[in-house]
Amino acid sequence: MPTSPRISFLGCGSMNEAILGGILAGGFPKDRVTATVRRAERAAELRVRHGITVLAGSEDEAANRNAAAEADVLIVGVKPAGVRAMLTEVGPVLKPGAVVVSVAAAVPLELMEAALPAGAQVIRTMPNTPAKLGRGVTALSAGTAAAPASVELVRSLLAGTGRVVQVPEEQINAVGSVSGSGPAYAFYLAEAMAKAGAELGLEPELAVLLAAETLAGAGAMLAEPGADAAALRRAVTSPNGTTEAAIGVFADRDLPGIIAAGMAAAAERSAEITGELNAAS
Ligand SMILES: NC(=O)C1=CN([C@@H]2O[C@H](COP(=O)(O)OP(=O)(O)OC[C@H]3O[C@@H](n4cnc5c(N)ncnc54)[C@H](OP(=O)(O)O)[C@@H]3O)[C@@H](O)[C@H]2O)C=CC1
Ligand SMILES: O=C(O)[C@@H]1CCC=N1
Repeated sequence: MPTSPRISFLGCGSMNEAILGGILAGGFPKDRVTATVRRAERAAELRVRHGITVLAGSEDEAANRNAAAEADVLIVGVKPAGVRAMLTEVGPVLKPGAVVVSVAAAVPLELMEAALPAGAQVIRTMPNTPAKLGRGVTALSAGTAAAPASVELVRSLLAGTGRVVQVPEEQINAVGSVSGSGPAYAFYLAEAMAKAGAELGLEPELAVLLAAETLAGAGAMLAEPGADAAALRRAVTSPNGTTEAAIGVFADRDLPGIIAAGMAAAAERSAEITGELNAAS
């Protein structure tokens, strides 16, 4: 059997830890994975939780370079404003043939390529945190020097985190608005439903349970092959019944329009952050 590639997670917060969890749960060997963070306490937490090597910048100023130098695949998971500095730091030590993957919103392939040595293989992704459970969806766009075999390698690694789709880079901001930020919309709905349930007289803990289980159950139904959200909704909505009364209020107040406006704001914010990053170069 061929040896697994070495993966280094450069920055390991909410998003990269979710990807790490999904990849390890899929059976990827722990001894082929290194992660870096800034804080020693976060490094200790990740070591205990995942049993991998974690290097903390606060303890070793060469942490990122050491992790990068051994990696076949690097997954950069710092905030957008930190990506250029990270790539500038690790670029000189990359192994020949290494693939640099970014999960950062708003950081263009062009910026990544400019920060790395000429010819570096880069891939920009937009994942989401259900990756932790193998239920994520990741969109990726490949840079100009990324070989098809490298794209396939990254796709196969990310398969442990859920679905993987390839899109033109100009669609990544829209993807982020739907699936990158999307889990937060679902959690927001759960919060709102729980609050409203309590206002209708339920014990707050019971309202939280009902809202969470309902969204989880509905999500599981949506994940079934051939599921159709509108058909599933109609199956709950009896003519002149209670659900119809609720949906009628949502429609009258243009909930779809409110959601569309929020998602447009997310995409616009991505473009704005890209502008800020380009202006800072
Ligand atoms: N959260 C999400 O749902 C999604 C996030 N993304 C993208 O993922 C990226 C990370 O976001 P998120 O995970 O939420 O952020 P977090 O703040 O949770 O994680 C950032 C991580 O980067 C580490 N870090 C920062 N600077 C350095 C450095 N110089 N060297 C090593 N480690 C460093 C932090 O370490 P420490 O903890 O020690 O400070 C932390 O582990 C962003 O670019 C975001 O756009 C994309 C899709 C979804
Ligand atoms: O909020 C953000 O900027 C990141 C990108 C998508 C989800 N979280």
